[in-house]
Amino acid sequence: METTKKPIVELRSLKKAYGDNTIINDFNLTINNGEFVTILGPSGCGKTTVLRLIAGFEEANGGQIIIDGEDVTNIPAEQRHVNTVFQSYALFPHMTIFDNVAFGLRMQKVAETEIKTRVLDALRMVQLEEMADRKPAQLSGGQQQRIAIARAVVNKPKVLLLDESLSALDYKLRKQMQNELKSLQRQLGITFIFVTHDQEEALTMSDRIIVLRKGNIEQDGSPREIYEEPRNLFVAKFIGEINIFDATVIERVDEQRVRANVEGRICDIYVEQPVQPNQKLKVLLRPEDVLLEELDDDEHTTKIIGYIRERNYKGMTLESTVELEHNGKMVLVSEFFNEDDPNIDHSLDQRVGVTWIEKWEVVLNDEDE
Ligand SMILES: Nc1ncnc2c1ncn2[C@@H]1O[C@H](COP(=O)(O)OP(=O)(O)OP(=O)(O)O)[C@@H](O)[C@H]1O
Repeated sequence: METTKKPIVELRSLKKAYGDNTIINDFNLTINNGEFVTILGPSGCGKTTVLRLIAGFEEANGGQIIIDGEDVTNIPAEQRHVNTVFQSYALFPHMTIFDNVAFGLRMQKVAETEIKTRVLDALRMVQLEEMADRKPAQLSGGQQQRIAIARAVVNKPKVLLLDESLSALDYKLRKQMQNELKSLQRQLGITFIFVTHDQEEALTMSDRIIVLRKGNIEQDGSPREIYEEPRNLFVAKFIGEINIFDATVIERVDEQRVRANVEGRICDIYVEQPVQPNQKLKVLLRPEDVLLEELDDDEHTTKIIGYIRERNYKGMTLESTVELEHNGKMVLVSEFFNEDDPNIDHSLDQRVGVTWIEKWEVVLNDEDE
């Protein structure tokens, strides 16, 4: 579904502290209608706190929460048009699936005929209509998860909050649910705010990822931006595998390129920001952007030199660990597996040249931790 750029959740200068422990301070975030937004960050960074503030389970110590244009900062949870799916999705064990999903509507005294239609619609959406008469214990973990979502969606919330909702599932089911949740979200057009510490899950599911560290937004962007253009070393290291080469500026060659000493070799790197001679830089390279090249033994090259120490065949790719001659640093390399490629014959301990796909390096200042 097309996302209209209308803000649905606005957090303005939000503050939350537990005693002396400030979790977020001057926190600003706007989420647009229909977006699938993931809040991603390490344990304890404040993800759940942000979600609970939006839901109204926690009171803010300052700032404002606007939902669909209405200031709900001081409005109780049940009057906000949001619903939460928790990590433990706590279905009532003694009730049928139908009654579990109908529960909220019955509390609101919705007419039984309307309840029936809405519950069956919600169950159809998660493809579990035929389970209506069963008890939760008769469903698999994944099915219970879908019921929890049906139960949230039946209230027609404007925003659905999901807190680590897939973390209890096994790997295969989790993958399947990631796809299902994403297509469900598209189909419903409801804004999803998803919290996880799993970066792969965030990359797979989201339109937009908010990377949090200690209550601060380190980066806010599409999965691709976050992965390909991390703004700092924290984001780079938190999302996926990354190699970090140390570099020292020699001189600027032209508007784009800088000549630098990178891990003991002189080469040109693409640097957008202004730099000074002798300035220290970090050159970031994803394993799939690193290339290994054949070397003649006596070749004097500008390439960084390394030794292949490990090779693992992973089906689609061949993963290598290369030890740099210069300082023993280990570099991860991921190449597409192509039987006809002569480079595939690199044997263990072979001396190779380490380069990368031109312009794919991300260069940060040394202090951008
Ligand atoms: N009720 C509470 N009282 C005191 N401190 C709390 C309370 N709830 C959370 N905290 C603290 O607030 C900080 C942020 O917690 P929060 O649950 O938001 O983190 P999180 O990013 O969701 O972490 P996780 O991934 O481990 O769930 C933590 O340091 C936590 O100990």
